[in-house]
Amino acid sequence: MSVAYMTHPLIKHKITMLRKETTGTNEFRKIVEEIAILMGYEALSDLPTRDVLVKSPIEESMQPEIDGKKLAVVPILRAGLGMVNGILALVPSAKVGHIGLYRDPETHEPHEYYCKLPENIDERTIVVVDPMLATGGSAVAAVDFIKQKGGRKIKFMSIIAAPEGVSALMKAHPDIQLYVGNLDRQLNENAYICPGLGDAGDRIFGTQ
Ligand SMILES: O=P(O)(O)OC[C@H]1O[C@H](OP(=O)(O)OP(=O)(O)O)[C@H](O)[C@@H]1O
Ligand SMILES: O=c1cc[nH]c(=O)[nH]1
Ligand SMILES: [Mg+2]
Repeated sequence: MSVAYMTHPLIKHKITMLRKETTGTNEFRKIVEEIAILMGYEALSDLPTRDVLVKSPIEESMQPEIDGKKLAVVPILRAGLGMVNGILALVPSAKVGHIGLYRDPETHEPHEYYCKLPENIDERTIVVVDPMLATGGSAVAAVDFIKQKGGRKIKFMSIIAAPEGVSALMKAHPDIQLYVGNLDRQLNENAYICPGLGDAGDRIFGTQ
């Protein structure tokens, strides 16, 4: 598995804004979307293109366009929803799948409650989005589901990751590409990322 750690100062600045406990729901949601655009720009740099005939006011020529019909964005509910519009801003024709997972508060094990993926998933580049990669349990389970349904070309984008989550995902799925906005220090005893930003789902949706 390849892991790309983001270095762009705009991404770092926006992640710092997310961390602040004074950042409210509305602002938090907007910044998550902005980071998804910036990370998506990087993660989609190898998207396949096809040549199409274009007539400019001067002449006709063959020019590249994104083979957008081949892209699927798959958020891990709930928090991953916050990143979807960022990817759609870059590739509006992408299809969107959903995987519903929540972590058991005691065991920290992921539990599935929903899975719906676009058709022809085996032919698509799939971008799985979830702002937080903590133990890696949710990410590993999500990629397991996608592979069971035939998905093969998988990219995973997380805004903040713990070293434990990166290791777990690399071990379980060495064939995927991982994009990380910032690698934080460690997990605490409740499997929250330190320093992290708290519970991303709660901060995006204003729940407790
Ligand atoms: O790497 P892990 O240890 O599995 O933790 C990461 C998961 O935890 C959070 O979801 P949560 O269970 O809080 O659900 P939510 O998005 O509905 O709040 C987060 O959005 C990830 O999906
Ligand atoms: O720190 C963490 C860990 C898991 N999920 C979150 O939303 N935050
Ligand atoms: Mg949550």
